[in-house]
Amino acid sequence: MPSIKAPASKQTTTLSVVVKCRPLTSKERQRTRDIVRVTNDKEVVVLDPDLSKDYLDRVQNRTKERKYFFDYAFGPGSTNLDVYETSISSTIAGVIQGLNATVFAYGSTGSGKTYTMVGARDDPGLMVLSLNTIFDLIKKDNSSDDFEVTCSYLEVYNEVIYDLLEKSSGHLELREDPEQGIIVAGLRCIKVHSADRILELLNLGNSRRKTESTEANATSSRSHAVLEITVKRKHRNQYQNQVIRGKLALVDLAGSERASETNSGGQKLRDGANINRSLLALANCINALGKQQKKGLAYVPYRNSKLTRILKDGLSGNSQTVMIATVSPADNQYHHTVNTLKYADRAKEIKTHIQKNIGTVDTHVSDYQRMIDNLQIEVCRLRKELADKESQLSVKPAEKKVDDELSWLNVLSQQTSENVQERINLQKALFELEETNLRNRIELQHLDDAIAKQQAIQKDGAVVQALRLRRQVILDNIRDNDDTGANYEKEIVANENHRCQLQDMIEEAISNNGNKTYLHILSQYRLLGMANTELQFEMAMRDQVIHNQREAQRNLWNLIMGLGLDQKQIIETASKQGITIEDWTATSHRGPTSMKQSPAPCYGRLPPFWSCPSIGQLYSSSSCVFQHQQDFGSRSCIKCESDTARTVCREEHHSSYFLLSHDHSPSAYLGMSSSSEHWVSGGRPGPGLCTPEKPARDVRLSFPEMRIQSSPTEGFVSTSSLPEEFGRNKGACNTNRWQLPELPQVRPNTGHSPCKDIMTRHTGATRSLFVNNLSELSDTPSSPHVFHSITPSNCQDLSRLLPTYTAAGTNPFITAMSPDLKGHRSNFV
Ligand SMILES: Nc1ncnc2c1ncn2[C@@H]1O[C@H](COP(=O)(O)OP(=O)(O)OP(=O)(O)O)[C@@H](O)[C@H]1O
Repeated sequence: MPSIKAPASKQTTTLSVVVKCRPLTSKERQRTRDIVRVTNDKEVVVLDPDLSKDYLDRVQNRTKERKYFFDYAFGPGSTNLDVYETSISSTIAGVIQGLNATVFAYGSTGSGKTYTMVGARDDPGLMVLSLNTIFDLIKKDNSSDDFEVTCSYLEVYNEVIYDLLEKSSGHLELREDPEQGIIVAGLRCIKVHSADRILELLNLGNSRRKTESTEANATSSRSHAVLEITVKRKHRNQYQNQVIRGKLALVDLAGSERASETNSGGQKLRDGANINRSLLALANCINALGKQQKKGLAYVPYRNSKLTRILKDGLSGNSQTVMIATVSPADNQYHHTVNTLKYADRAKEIKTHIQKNIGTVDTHVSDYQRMIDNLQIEVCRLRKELADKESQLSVKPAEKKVDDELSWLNVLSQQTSENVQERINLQKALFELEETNLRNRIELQHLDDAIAKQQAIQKDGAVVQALRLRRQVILDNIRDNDDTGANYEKEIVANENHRCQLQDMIEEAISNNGNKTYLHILSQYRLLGMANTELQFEMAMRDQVIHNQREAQRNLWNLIMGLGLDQKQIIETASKQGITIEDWTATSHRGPTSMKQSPAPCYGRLPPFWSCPSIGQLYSSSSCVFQHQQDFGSRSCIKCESDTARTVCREEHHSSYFLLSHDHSPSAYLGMSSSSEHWVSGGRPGPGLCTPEKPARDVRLSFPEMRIQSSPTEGFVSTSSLPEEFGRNKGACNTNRWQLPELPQVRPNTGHSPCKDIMTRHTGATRSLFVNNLSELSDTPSSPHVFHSITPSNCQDLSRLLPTYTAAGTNPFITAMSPDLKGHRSNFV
């Protein structure tokens, strides 16, 4: 089944950057000078704070005067309402139409972020004004739609997330949801019916926010605060209940500062370090995103802080985003002002992709959600019980020693969970980085193709030069990303060492101490078990969502096929609508119908599609699914006899990624045949594992975690529903089979090149095959290659080149990837 990209309603837009310069405070007026000029509604000039610079310095450009241009610029005389009406209100209006919006204030300590976002009694801030707009628009809406507005308010303080709407909030964790992106698990969402109620909650939350008096600001915010308003709009059409969901995130960041300027020490200094860490991470993301628009695909390090993970959608995803850069006009703030403006200038390059969030009410998902909520309540209850028990213990002086042990164990368990969290983050970061480089390599391939084509018609013209330049940029990016990846790998090794140390300490504690310690560990274990179950449910929910999306896509596809159009017509119609159909070749000859047509499986060295001339055959394999299994990566290999090729295979499941290696080891073939023994009860096709010499056997016998996830037709378009001209080639190839790397021993995840890897991802979703890097196929078929993604345009080259390869005895490798992971497909366009 081809994946279909979002229709034309998806719009790419650039982040809108607004600069706001506050007035000098009365205190500042006595000892500083105003050096910021907002010369018109877009231009900001920062004068050189050094008045002594003479005329010569100025003309010779030795002055520190700087000039910037933004979408909007506001001087000290402007109110929050001016800023709102000119630059924000239209963005907010989109929220009740199902669009996402993010507004965040960025600037140094005391530059006016909180004043801009929250405001004062006589000058209400952007949070207040936005909420009023939302409720006004809902009131004025004369459709029969139902609206539901919910609100949450959180802060990120010292890299820990707290719920500002909870009196004594515990630490909250971030989760990744395939539908909603990053979410904060356990965050309270309160239904609200008026702007006044949200303002009440906002005031309550603000009173709980961590603020301190620093040298730079008497009420300096020490945390990053995110107010999120969700507007759910339900309307009925004749087919189903449709839900449109718009989300508005309003973010007041903590101020960046230098310790020397704030004159702080101890806790304040630590706060400052964490604030700066988050802001540094944000600045790095802005840098990378700004660079990404100019260069190839640079890696964006969202994972480096909680703040950047929360803001991820607002920075590059489905959100219309406004950055308000606040600056102080004081001459002693020159460096901060210029720094802020520099980042704001870079942020102008950032692009986001907005699209309406339309969904249907899904009972399964809401069931899972309810279960997760219940589990979360259970986890909170257990945590509280544990805390109560500990406080009871601490009042008995005779048990002082045990108390010490318990608190020591608490520290240890805290460290253990931080260690695990860090490892998950590092591994995910590494994974994302490799994905980025994979995209870079695909672009490289397209560039190589384009260069070759250009050279064929005109020798080294300007177009070729431009393409070569772009190629170099992509190569630079790949190198940068590889360096970053190497650093992540080192950090993973350090993290693993730390984990071993912690494990030793826990084991020692268990063997040295009495019952209490043991019981304590048991209760901690139970707690972790609950959290684990919760995660399992989350995964199940994610799978459910993915399944639903695939189902919807398949139905849509069947509908298109039923119209009786030919491939060309469909592609043309789709492109008129702005829809891109990827992997057209994956559409045909799949499913039980085509498999049943196969008289006998063919077990040649290459997967069958190599020998199938029609495009429609190219993806004829691939619907084997690996179920999630925690210890999958360490399982024994599937043994097989042939193939001396070197393969490296990376396994992913849930949060862990393993690199699996097979040096000069035989590889296995995974075949799916129609013979009856490969069909499990209920009519599902089963995977058969075979080598050229050995007959197929059911893989599930060796791998109980391996299964066919889908129904007989899942992921397929029945051949009977396909028009003949869609490349159906009866009898050309009669089995669905592909080369599977031998499942192997685990080895450290170091020094591999994704381009030469076979990456097998266990995601609980259907596998598919992609072929690329045709350029590498060219003249030297001496080393093994890996290919990702086949397109109609390149498969002809492929069939032309393959005989050379086969003759040279070199077999290309196929990357098997999950096409159903959110965003995967789009990476291969
Ligand atoms: N537009 C404005 N008009 C009048 N006063 C302002 C304006 N903007 C900011 N101020 C004043 O400047 C001071 C610092 O502002 P604010 O607390 O909003 O800064 P901040 O950037 O949020 O600082 P921090 O990062 O330390 O929290 C406050 O006294 C505030 O009242």
